[in-house]
This record gives sequence, C-alpha cells and structure tokens, in this order.
Amino acid sequence: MNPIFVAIDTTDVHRAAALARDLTGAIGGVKLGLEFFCANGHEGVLRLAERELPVFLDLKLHDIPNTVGKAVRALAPLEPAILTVHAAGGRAMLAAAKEAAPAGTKVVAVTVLTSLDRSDLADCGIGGSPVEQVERLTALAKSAGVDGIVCSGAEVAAARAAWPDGFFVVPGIRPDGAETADQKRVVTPRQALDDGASILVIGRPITGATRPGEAASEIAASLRRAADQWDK
Ligand SMILES: O=c1ccn([C@@H]2O[C@H](COP(=O)(O)O)[C@@H](O)[C@H]2O)c(=O)[nH]1
Repeated sequence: MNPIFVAIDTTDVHRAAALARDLTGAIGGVKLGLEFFCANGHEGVLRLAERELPVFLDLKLHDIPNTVGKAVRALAPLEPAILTVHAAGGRAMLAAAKEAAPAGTKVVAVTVLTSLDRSDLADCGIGGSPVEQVERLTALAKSAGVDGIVCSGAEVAAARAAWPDGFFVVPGIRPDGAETADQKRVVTPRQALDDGASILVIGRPITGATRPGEAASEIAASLRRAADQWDK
C-alpha cells in the first residue's frame, strides 16, 4: 500500500474533489480534517469517497466517553478507514470510541500534536519532553484497545518499539528544504517510514505545490526503496 495520505485542508469541496482526482494513483488515501468537515459535513465526505481512495477522518474527538461514543456512532455510515480521537481524553473515552467504531475503521489516538514542542507542553502543565509524553500516551492507547497512535516522526521509533504491531500515523512530514510553517516536530518522508510509520500524512508540501500530482509522485518515488514496509 502507498503510505501517503494527503491532508486535503480546504473548505471548498470542489477544490478537494479536484485534488483527489489529480492525486489518484500517486497517493494511498485522503485525509479530511476539521476544516473540511465543518464546512461540508457528511455529504462532503461522501463526495470525496466517490474516488474510491481510503478516507481518513481526522476529527480528533475529545470529550466525555458517552459523547465520543455517540459521535463515533454518528460517523459510522461514512465508514472511514481511519478515525482520530485525542489520547488525552483518557482510557474510558478511547475504549468507547473503539467500541462504537465500525469493524473496518482503525481508531487512532493523537498523542502530542506535531505543532507543539517542549515549551508548549510546559505551558499546558506537562513536564518533560514530547517523546516522554508520547511514550506515556502510547502505553495508554495500547492498553485501552485502540488500533494505534498519531505522533511525529521524532517519536515513532520509540512508539514502534513499545507497540510492534500498532498502527502509526505520522504527520509533520517535510521533504528536505520544505517550509515547516506551524509544524515544530518535522521529519522527512523517508525518515518517518524508516523509523516505523505505517502511514504518512502530508498536506501543504503536496497541496501547496504548483503541480500537486508531481509533488506527490516525487515523494512516492523517494519512498519506493522502502516499499517492503508499506504493508505494516
Ligand atoms: O499532530 C498532528 C495531528 C494531525 N495533524 C494534521 O496533519 C495535517 C498536516 O498538514 P501539513 O500541511 O503537512 O502540515 C493537517 O491536516 C493537520 O491537521 C498534524 O499536523 N499534526
């Protein structure tokens, strides 16, 4: 499987559909997040699903267990391949999300957002480094019964060591020389895959390129030598 999931971050369903069409063949799936979902809802997701690429719904649910369980149930008709919740919602919330998800949906827990560094964690009252916090939340996610986690490429090797058969989603991907923008913990696509990522979430380096299809194909080519890892 091609591990590249493109983050289609736009409110414009026509632009999103055009991007998915142009990128089909060069990517493994599309990731739709809050921006797209708040503007287009279920109908927009179903429109993108027409391209028959796996859909990753990145809604990062975070609430009490009852509310998250019911929200996941309400999303079930969309049959997302992957759905995110926040690990910080706690064990019962993670278990409720997994229990409510359709059998074919991987529920993955966001550990530490890739836009945060150690000082941002300290601002939230969390001591220690991002890797320490990722390790803590990976253990929680694993014991709560979800399918995997979201972390940056800087922590994925440590997380994979702790959970060899977990499903690891890595955003904050930047080819050499690409602008980091609001991302603080970034690695290259190749590095993330070599260190144990299951899939790579890549947005602006592809969607902001003059020719998104070429940008995606170049990244896919840079990963091909690691093709034996694509089935993890
Ligand atoms: O920790 C996280 C979790 C999710 N994301 C999402 O991934 C993409 C990244 O987009 P880029 O344009 O490649 O920066 C975006 O949709 C985020 O919501 C993340 O970046 N970090």
